[in-house]
Amino acid sequence: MCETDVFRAAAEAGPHHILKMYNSSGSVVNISPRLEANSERSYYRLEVVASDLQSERPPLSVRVRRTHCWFPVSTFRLHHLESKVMEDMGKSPDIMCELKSHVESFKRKLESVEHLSWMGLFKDDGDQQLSKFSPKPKTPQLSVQEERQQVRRKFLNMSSLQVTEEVREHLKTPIFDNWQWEEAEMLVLLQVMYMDLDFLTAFHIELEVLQNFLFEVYCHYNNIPFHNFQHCFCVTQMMYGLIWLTDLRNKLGRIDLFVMLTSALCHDLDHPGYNNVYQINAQTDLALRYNDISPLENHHCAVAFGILSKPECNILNNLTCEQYKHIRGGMIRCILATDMARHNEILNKFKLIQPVFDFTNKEHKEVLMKIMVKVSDISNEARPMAVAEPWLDCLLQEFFNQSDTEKLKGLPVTPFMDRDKVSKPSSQTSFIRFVLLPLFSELTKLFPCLEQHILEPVRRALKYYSDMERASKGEEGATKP
Ligand SMILES: Nc1nc2c(ncn2[C@@H]2O[C@@H]3COP(=O)(O)O[C@H]3[C@H]2O)c(=O)[nH]1
Ligand SMILES: [Zn+2]
Repeated sequence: MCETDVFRAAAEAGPHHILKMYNSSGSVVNISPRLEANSERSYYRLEVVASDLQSERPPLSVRVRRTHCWFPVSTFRLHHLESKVMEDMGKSPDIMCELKSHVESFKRKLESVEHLSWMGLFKDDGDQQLSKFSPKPKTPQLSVQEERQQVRRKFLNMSSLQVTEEVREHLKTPIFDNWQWEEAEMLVLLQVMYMDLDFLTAFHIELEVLQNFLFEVYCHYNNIPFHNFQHCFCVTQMMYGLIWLTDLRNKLGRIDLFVMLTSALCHDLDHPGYNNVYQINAQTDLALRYNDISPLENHHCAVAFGILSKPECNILNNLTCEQYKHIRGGMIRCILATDMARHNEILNKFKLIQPVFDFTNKEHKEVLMKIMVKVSDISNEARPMAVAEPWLDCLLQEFFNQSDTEKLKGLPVTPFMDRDKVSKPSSQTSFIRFVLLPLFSELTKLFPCLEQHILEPVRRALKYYSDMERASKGEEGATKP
């Protein structure tokens, strides 16, 4: 494809479509004058990831990512092209006018943040193709308030766009790469999840109320290394994926699916970045308020219902009393179940009922719902390595932050958070062996189809970190005199 084709393609897409551009290894690239030069071998490709609901004309082509177009970047610089247009204007006005209009149209796209920021996924060819995105730094010049308002504006602007079928399908899998999406985009995807599970119709939720609710949830996650809005998104997306993969839509009532998804969304609201042990040892306000009983989880849940108490955010507003009680009770149970101090208690209950599991048994269903939220909560290692590994870095950052504070304040130091005692591989091999594998295997017994989706990647991760641990021990041994 020559360069004009690309401009033409972008211009033809019109303002109603959101485009992303990828390099030949599948990573998203920003369309900017600093774009690296490429060749026919290392092509770029443009892809439509979402379209305006009102747009009549189909975008580029729905399968545009299969149209591998490459274009020389030296001529991809708009100012250069523009000056060329001006220079050549007199010679062949028709072609140049057409070109100029393409440039103008494309420039509008470049200038609108949303178009640039929609970064892609479609990493269905295995780990190799996954780009190593890591947590993005915040825009330093904006205050928290301004940043939130910007996210809100972007979210509302994008919320009427028709997210493509491919994105929707990808959203249902554990290989979804959260690092490629920014906050406003995640809010759109969360909205898609609520819509695609038919919650709006089933529970008479107005779209505007759902949007206000999702935005408030976003505002109530703190800017901390791990327990932030991205974590909330990942847990909710994993829950959404599990619901589809296990066909739970045909096994549980819609109201229970609603409880599970909303619990996942709210399960770490206003997490301060210091765990329950710290809260109790430091005698924080939360520990005092909740008498040392799961202070964080009680708080997350209370914040969730605080948000829901605002009429403009109350997605439970049009429910019957009975439905409201069911949802509130379910959410409280599911969110409180995420306290890892209760891990064995809940897993053992599930182990007992799993062989005779009955989807019509209320008690069985309640345990399963807790297990599903717990699995989603600690499911990073079920994701491709390139997605999971940055999460471990974030977690260790939060752990080390806590243990440093504990040392400073003279509080007992939590051993698995101590930077002098744990390393990346040691932390992960233990966690996978003693927590993830036992939990994930038990759920896989009930849903054998999950073997490939959550168990196999976790086994691969165990091998990866065991190798890393051996290698680092070998190095240690080699450097010892
Ligand atoms: N070592 C390790 N711990 C994890 C991982 N994912 C979750 N956890 C822990 O599991 C806990 C689940 O509840 P929290 O969110 O309180 O804190 C989480 C972490 O302490 C992981 O990938 N590795
Ligand atoms: Zn969590």
